[in-house]
Amino acid sequence: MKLPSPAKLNLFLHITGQRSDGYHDLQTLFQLTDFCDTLTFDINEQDSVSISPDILTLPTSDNLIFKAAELLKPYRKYAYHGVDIVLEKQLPMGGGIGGGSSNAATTLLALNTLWQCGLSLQTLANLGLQLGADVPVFVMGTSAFAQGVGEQLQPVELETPYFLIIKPDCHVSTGQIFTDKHLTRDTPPIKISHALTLGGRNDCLNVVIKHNPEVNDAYLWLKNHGDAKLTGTGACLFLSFNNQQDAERLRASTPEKWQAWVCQGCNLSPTHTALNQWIEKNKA
Ligand SMILES: C[C@](O)(CO)[C@H](O)COP(=O)(O)OP(=O)(O)OC[C@H]1O[C@@H](n2ccc(N)nc2=O)[C@H](O)[C@@H]1O
Ligand SMILES: Nc1ncnc2c1ncn2[C@@H]1O[C@H](COP(=O)(O)OP(=O)(O)OP(=O)(O)O)[C@@H](O)[C@H]1O
Repeated sequence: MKLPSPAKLNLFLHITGQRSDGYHDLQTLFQLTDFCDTLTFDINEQDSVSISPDILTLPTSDNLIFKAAELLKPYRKYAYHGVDIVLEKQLPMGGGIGGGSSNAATTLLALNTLWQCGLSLQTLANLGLQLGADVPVFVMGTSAFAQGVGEQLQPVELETPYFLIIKPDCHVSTGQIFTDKHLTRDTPPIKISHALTLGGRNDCLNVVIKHNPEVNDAYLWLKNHGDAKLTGTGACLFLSFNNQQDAERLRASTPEKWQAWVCQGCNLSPTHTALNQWIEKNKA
């Protein structure tokens, strides 16, 4: 089973409070995209989970793909079933586009089918939340208005523009941003109708820029070309376009020191589209 594993963009990100466990309450608009990693799953009968090729900076036991598979093991129909997974990585790691969370969600969705676990999407999303705040949106598989830490999801139909995504050459620590004492934590909650019509801002932007001059440079450059935004806690920034050519043109003139991609927003996750096709093809 070969499935895409998409990136998300936070069209805005408001921090509305902090919980007693230290986590922050958010309001955000998640836009799914067609910018994807690819994961291939091959069931084995040795009860083992392998991931290849190795990612040098990431031991297998820390890979969210491995953790997702381990989390699902108790629900397998046959206890001897394992899986060999091949990961073709395209999404930059630690970029605020949710690649790790997306890979975890894709693994939960694939193995729920291949291992015949029979869990509902909501149960998979609840399980996935243990792995990261962004896992549920990828499991549920639609663009969504999110509240809580990102697990209270209301599916939405968004426009599907093209995006230029750029990645300054630095790694932003999500933990560091959320512990900065200057972070805005008291943005008044808005209603979904406001979110969909007027949007909002990214409350993390100023703190991210303060800690990461490379993000500041890239932000200033992108801002010259339109309404530049930060996704999640960065480091990626993005700009939307009505047509692909304009996005490609700006990508071609992006300074070489920054990675740059063009993709399109989508309302249904490419993972779900491909999984549904696989299920249809393998019926009976
Ligand atoms: C900022 C977003 O990208 C928005 O989509 C996500 O909320 C971040 O999700 P994530 O990368 O999956 O984050 P996690 O791995 O769950 O959390 C990393 C660290 O960020 C802080 N954190 C994260 C999410 C949140 N709502 N409040 C927090 O305070 C916590 O210190 C946590 O230890
Ligand atoms: N399969 C994976 N792919 C990418 N990163 C992974 C994976 N498994 C674990 N990680 C770890 O998770 C960290 C965050 O990765 P990810 O790509 O999800 O970051 P992100 O895009 O900033 O996510 P978010 O928007 O959720 O904060 C990485 O730095 C890496 O150490």
